[in-house]
Amino acid sequence: MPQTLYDKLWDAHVVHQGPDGTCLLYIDRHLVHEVTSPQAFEGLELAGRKPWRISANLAVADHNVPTTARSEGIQDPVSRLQVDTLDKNCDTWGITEFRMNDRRQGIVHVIGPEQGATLPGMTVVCGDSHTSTHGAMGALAFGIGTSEVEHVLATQTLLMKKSRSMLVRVEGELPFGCTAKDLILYVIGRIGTAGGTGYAIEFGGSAVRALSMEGRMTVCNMAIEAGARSGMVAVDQTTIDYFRGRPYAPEGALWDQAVEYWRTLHSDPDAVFDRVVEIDAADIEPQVSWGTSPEMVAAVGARVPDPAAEADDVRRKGMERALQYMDLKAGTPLSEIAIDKVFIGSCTNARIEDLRAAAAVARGRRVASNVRLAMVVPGSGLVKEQAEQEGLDRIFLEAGFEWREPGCSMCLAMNADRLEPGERCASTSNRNFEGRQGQGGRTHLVSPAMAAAAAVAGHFVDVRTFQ
Ligand SMILES: CC(C)[C@H](C(=O)O)[C@@H](O)C(=O)O
Ligand code: SF4
Repeated sequence: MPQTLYDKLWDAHVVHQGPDGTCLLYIDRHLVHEVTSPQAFEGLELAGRKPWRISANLAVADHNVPTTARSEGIQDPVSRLQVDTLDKNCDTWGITEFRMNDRRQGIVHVIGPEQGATLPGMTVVCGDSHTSTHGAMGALAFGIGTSEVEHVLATQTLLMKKSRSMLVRVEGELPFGCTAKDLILYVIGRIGTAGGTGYAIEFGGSAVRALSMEGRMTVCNMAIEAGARSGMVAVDQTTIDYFRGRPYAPEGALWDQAVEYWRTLHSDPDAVFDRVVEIDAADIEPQVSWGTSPEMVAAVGARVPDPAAEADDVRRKGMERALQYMDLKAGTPLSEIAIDKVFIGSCTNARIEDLRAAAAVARGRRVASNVRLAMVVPGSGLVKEQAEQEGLDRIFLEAGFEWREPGCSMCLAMNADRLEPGERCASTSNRNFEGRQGQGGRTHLVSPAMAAAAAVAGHFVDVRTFQ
């Protein structure tokens, strides 16, 4: 029987199947960060257990690390305690950790693929919803809660029921000026933030196949914003080329064996999905979110929608509330919305290609005078080094951007980087919920190039016509 990629990945990891279909699934890679692991380690110790397979774990502190003056340590006591606790737990159990001042440190979803610690065919989990990112390499990757983190530490397995399968097929060529970020924002605008609930989404079609690995990661990163715990993309030559030579990738004969297996990691031609969504790439334009949910998004040339035109009661009330929180009026052209801050970073868009795209727009220009802070936060120390070798830091600094140390930063404001109440931000991150980037802060989700263009213009602007 023809199988989907999801079927193949699932079947390859079933240890035991119960009569009601619940499966015990083997977990190949467990990524650990400081926010969701402390109680899990504590629970283990209380139960007198220990981590079962040390080498399957890779830890990094990312949410609470400062992006400036790292040599001075962490000032905030709550953040410091979380990071210290991770360090201590990793020391106790001998778990590999990239510490705050390690050059390989970075956002967990950036460093996993970068190191080849997450590979095609793996089951990948982390106590973090954006673990879906790692599905980009043809892996089954999903976020888990703290009690599941403890379960994985103790047993290297998880009890799970299989999701339904969805194919989001994007055919055609992404138009000029449109990126993976615009693609996924457009998809979420179409299917909604609950569109993928209960499904594992495979992204396919010629537009997805044409994306780089980094672009595919951007897309899968936001599968969770479409309601799906996992997003994935079939393995192809792009995938294989990406992993060759990565520190944790297999070598020699093992590499050849791995590649042979990885080449089977795609849905069979006649595989049947529970739901198929067809998207024409030609319909995609640079996107800007206007509300407090990633589905509240539109093309940059559009206007803030009018709740009065919405027939559905619940949706209308949601829109009204969002416009009130965002302090926006229906009918305002998105390109007339002025911004206070710009954040280029996060596990969605802080890889080298993202920084190159933003720098290409910033080159030779200046951040507008009404923009109080424009910051670039690389996804990892290695991304930062690469960018500096290419001179991207100079481009940003000369344009008036700040160039920071890697971490989650203003994606969710667990460190010192945040919006003040009422501030409006063009952000390359993945969530625009109320207060996400700081209490009372207003977030607009965009691509890196669109964020850089907004920084220079002082308001949103269509990057395709930006002079
Ligand atoms: C802190 C963590 C649990 C959380 C997540 O699960 O995604 C965070 O990374 C986020 O992006 O909101
Ligand atoms: S960068 Fe943002 S979305 Fe990604 S793991 Fe950190 S907080 Fe979560």
